[in-house]
Amino acid sequence: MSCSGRVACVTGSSSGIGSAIATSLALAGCSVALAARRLEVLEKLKSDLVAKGVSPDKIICCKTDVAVRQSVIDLITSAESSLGPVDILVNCAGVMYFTLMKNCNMDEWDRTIDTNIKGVTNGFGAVLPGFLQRKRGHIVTISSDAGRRIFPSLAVYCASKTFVEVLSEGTRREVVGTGVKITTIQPGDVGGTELIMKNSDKEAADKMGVTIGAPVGEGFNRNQLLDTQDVADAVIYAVTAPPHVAVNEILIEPRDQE
Ligand SMILES: NC(=O)C1=CN([C@@H]2O[C@H](COP(=O)(O)OP(=O)(O)OC[C@H]3O[C@@H](n4cnc5c(N)ncnc54)[C@H](OP(=O)(O)O)[C@@H]3O)[C@@H](O)[C@H]2O)C=CC1
Ligand SMILES: CC(=O)[C@H](N)C(=O)O
Repeated sequence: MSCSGRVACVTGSSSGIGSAIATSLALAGCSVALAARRLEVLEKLKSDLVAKGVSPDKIICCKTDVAVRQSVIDLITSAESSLGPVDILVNCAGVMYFTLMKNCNMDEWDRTIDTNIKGVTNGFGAVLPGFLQRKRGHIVTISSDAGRRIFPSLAVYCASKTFVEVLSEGTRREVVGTGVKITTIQPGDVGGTELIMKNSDKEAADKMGVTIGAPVGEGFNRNQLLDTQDVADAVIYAVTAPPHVAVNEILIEPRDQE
């Protein structure tokens, strides 16, 4: 199933994995709504895509806070009025904080729940009615291998990714037969992203051997890290599968990750 002529919305496209996914979808022929809170970074990505030959009419930039339900509804409304009915929603926006439960960094717990859980339910709620009415549509959520197993110092994050796995599979089973597809992508460590830069629990960071302020994967060797493009390729595989094929989940880890 080609990307050409389809409309995609990608949350978290100002950075890391979301930026790579939005780029791959646009280069494959989708019209793309770029969504995140940092509008100026989205505008820069749009210019980069235009420089690569993508028509400016096929990309819009939407300042979006996924934690706010109305903001996600506004994203879908803007995408549909500028680009046409949305075919693909990629829920990629997310945060991750290494933190020990005993240190009670409750603001970080709240941000994780608001972004990784409510941000995804807000996405589902914004597109599902239209998808069901049109009998087509694909929700792809960037979960994590942390949605399948529990990592130390990441209790709240792992819980949030387990939530999106259960939400996705529960929804998938409900919508079987409607034409709507639901996929989770479960990456292991992906290098060079901003995901852990804002960590503040030094005790947890030290325990995990992570430097506060550094991108994911500092000090890892080549076979211990995925590239953002590897995850984007998995998304393209899922959304271009033939109509009768459902790619329900993809676990993708670096070769040498334990
Ligand atoms: N890097 C990794 O090793 C892995 C990452 N993942 C998952 O991939 C996803 C992307 O992470 P990654 O690219 O690494 O991290 P980055 O920190 O580089 O990107 C996170 C993105 O999420 C956006 N974002 C954060 N909060 C909000 C919000 N409230 N509303 C809208 N956008 C928001 C940020 O944009 P802005 O600040 O402009 O709003 C940014 O574009 C996350 O869901 C993460 O859990 C999964 C497995 C491995
Ligand atoms: C649990 C992990 O560290 C995973 N690589 C992720 O960033 O989600």
